[in-house]
Amino acid sequence: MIRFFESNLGLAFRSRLTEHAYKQYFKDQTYYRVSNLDGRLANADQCLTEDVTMFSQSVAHLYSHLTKPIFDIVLISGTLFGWANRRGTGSIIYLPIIMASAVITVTARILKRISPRFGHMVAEEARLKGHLRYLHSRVITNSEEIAFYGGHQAENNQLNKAFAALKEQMSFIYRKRILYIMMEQFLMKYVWSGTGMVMIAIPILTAEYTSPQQNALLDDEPDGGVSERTRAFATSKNLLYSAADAVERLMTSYKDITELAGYTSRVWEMFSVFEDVKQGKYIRTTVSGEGADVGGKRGERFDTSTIQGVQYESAGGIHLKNVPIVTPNGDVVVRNMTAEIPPGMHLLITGPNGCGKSSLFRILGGLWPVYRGTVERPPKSSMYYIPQRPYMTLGTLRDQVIYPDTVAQMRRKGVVDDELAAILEIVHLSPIVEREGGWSARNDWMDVLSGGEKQRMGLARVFYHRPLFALLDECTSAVSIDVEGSIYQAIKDAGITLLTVTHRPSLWKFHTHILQFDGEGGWKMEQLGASFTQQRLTFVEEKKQLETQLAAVPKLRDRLNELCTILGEDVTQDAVEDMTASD
Ligand SMILES: Nc1ncnc2c1ncn2[C@@H]1O[C@H](COP(=O)(O)OP(=O)(O)OP(=O)(O)O)[C@@H](O)[C@H]1O
Repeated sequence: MIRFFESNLGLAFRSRLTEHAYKQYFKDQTYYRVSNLDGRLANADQCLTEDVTMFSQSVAHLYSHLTKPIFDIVLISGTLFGWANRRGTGSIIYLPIIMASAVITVTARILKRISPRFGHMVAEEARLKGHLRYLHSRVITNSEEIAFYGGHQAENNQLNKAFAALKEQMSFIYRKRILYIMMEQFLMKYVWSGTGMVMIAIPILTAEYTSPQQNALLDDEPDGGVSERTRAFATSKNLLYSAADAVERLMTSYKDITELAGYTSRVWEMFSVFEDVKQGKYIRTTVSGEGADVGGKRGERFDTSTIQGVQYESAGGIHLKNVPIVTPNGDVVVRNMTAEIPPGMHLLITGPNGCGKSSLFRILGGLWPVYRGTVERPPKSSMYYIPQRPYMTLGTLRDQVIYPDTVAQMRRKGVVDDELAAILEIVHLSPIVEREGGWSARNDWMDVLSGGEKQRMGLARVFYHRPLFALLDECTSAVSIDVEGSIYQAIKDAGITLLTVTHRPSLWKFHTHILQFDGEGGWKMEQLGASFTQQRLTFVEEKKQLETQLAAVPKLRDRLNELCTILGEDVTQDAVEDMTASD
């Protein structure tokens, strides 16, 4: 019973704590900041490690709990049989042994019959736990994408559903266990001890008996004080056993208390990280300290201890004033940016890798803090971001198109499946409805859809949500150029303003302006007219040609060396200089 109440109390406490933690975790994209900006708890959910630990603990527990009783049984049975044989009182000694064996066998049969299928139930519990951890790891891995999509509510709902199922299963097991434990304890405590009494009584009742009157005639103390000493010995022995038991309990409680302190510090750390993140304090464990040389290209550091920037929402466009782009590590990516992007200004964003293109979107999406300056932007519902890495949620095919909306929200907006079909038509994905078994088909869409299909599904979401601005971050790299072009045109026709990060010149024609980062902390923004586009295309063509020629240089050098060796001549001085320059 005590075990049952302990378990139930533990479950209830854990449920409350976990629910509270979930609420904190999903507040204002905290899950993104905790797993990406703050390194302290990023590795909290190591599913495999935990499973292996649990398994090892269970095996160790069983080992220590089975070996001693088995050893005791073997030893005691051996002693009893040996004793019976020596004394030759077989029938009297064997009777209790036969009784004990019979009672144990009957008890085992009863327990087996009334025992619920614990193995099956525990396996189901393990499956539900695994599913919950899987959902957690998905959130951790895709936290940036989810944060950009604003999918925290959808993910929270899924986690809560998985958690509720696990909680229900655990409560079910505990409910079943209470009846079983009651019966088990009744049989073992009362039936077994009752049988024990009978077993002890048999030799006493059947032994040769001398009456007290006969003994009184022999002496004043016929047993020479043996009974008094035996009583004192038995009392002291029982007291000593009880004291030893109490001290042992105290000592094991001390161990439990120190363990609890360890768990408490983990939970406390989790909540203090949530609190710090709420106040904009991030600690990145990979950074060695303020002003550390991180080997960055720009090498400039920003004091991230205070957030002085202002950001607010307005119905108009996007306006950045004196805003630096600073990574959570404090590296300055862009020193100072001022730009105005009204609706209808289709902006192409280019620059070398790591120059801050996606980081600009992180600032606009509210994922990274604005350390200085002012950011004015439309409400989050008016900006929809499609990340480089497509993210598919768990759920139906319909859920993929409307993400992060739920079906209830979709119905409230008055959208029906036919309209979703029309959207899939635009992104050239219509066949998948039939292929996957309809709108309500469930799958792990991350695995089921190809790279290009996932990217097109991401673009389909733009047509469902119809935002004012679509922030497209190299999200068409696996889509063919003609399909990509038709989708871009459709987005523009729908009155959505494009903010595109891309390296593909084929997309230039859909944009009116270009924002170019130089990778050294600088930037420039200009109009992208027809002549400008033409000129850039010529440059791109020339760049490609030069790259092809340069790539051939090592081969030419090898061939030249080969020819010199055949002819027994030296490489001419001019050629050496040319080769050195090319290196
Ligand atoms: N979560 C993060 N924490 C710390 N630094 C980051 C984080 N995310 C990005 N950075 C750094 O910020 C800089 C700019 O990254 P960003 O993703 O904006 O590059 P990008 O221009 O989009 O590059 P690409 O073309 O390769 O996608 C990089 O140096 C990167 O290492």
